[in-house]
Amino acid sequence: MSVLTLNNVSYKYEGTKKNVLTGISAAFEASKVYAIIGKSGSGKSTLLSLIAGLDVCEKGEILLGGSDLKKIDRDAYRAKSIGVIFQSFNLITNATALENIVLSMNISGVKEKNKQAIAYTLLEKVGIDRETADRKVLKLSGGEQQRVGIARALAHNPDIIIADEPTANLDTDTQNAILGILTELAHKENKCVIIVTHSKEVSSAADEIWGIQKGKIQFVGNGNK
Ligand SMILES: Nc1ncnc2c1ncn2[C@@H]1O[C@H](COP(=O)(O)OP(=O)(O)OP(=O)(O)O)[C@@H](O)[C@H]1O
Repeated sequence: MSVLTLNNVSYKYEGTKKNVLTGISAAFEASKVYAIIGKSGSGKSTLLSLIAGLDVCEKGEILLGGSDLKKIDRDAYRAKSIGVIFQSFNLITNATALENIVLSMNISGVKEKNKQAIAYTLLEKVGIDRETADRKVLKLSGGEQQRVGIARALAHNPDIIIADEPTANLDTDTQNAILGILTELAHKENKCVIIVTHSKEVSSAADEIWGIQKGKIQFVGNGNK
C-alpha cells in the first residue's frame, strides 16, 4: 500500500503561464528508496516542495495514506509525517550537532522529556559519536554535517523522508555512506525515502527510478539490481 499517492497533479508558479508539472500520477510505498531524476529545470524540486507540503498543487491531489494534503493540517503533516534533507545541510552552524536535533524536536512539538538522550541515539545511528555530537556544526566535515541533517530529518520519526541532492557536495566514499544510511532507513525501518538526484550512483542504488520530462513523470526502471 502506498504511503504517498499523486493523482493527476499539475502545478504552475504564480504569475507564470506554463505548467511545470502536468497531470503527474505516481505512488510511493514504505520500505523503498525512490530516485527522481530529470534535467535541470524539469521540476524535480517543485515536485519535492509539493510532496513536502510547502506548496499546494492547483489541480489533482496528493494523498497521504488516504487523506488529501489540501484538506489536512499541512503544518502538522510537516511536523509529523515528513522529514527533509537538503543538499546544503541547512543546519545551524553555530550550534552543536546535538542542539540542532533537540531544537528541531522542539519545533516539531516532540513531547518526550529525554530529548537529549533520543538525539544522541539518533546521531549515533547515523555514525555521529558523542564527542562529535557535542561539537559545533561549523567544525564538522561535510559528510558529518549531512549525517546530522539525516538525524534531524528523523527527529520526529516521520514515515516519509525526502532528500534534495543529499550527496551533491560530498566525495564518493561519503556519498556511499550517506546512501547506505538512507537505504537502511527504507529497508530496515520501513521509511519511504524519495531522493532527487543528478547522480547515476545515487539513482542506481534506488529501488525505483522515476524521471521527470516535459512536465510528466514516468517510471524509468529499477536500480539496486
Ligand atoms: N518561484 C518560482 N517562480 C517561477 N518559476 C519557478 C520558480 N521556481 C522554479 N521555477 C521554474 O520552474 C521550473 C522547474 O524548476 P525546479 O527547480 O523544480 O527544477 P529542478 O528539476 O529541480 O532543477 P535543478 O535540477 O536545476 O535543481 C524551472 O523552469 C524554474 O525556472
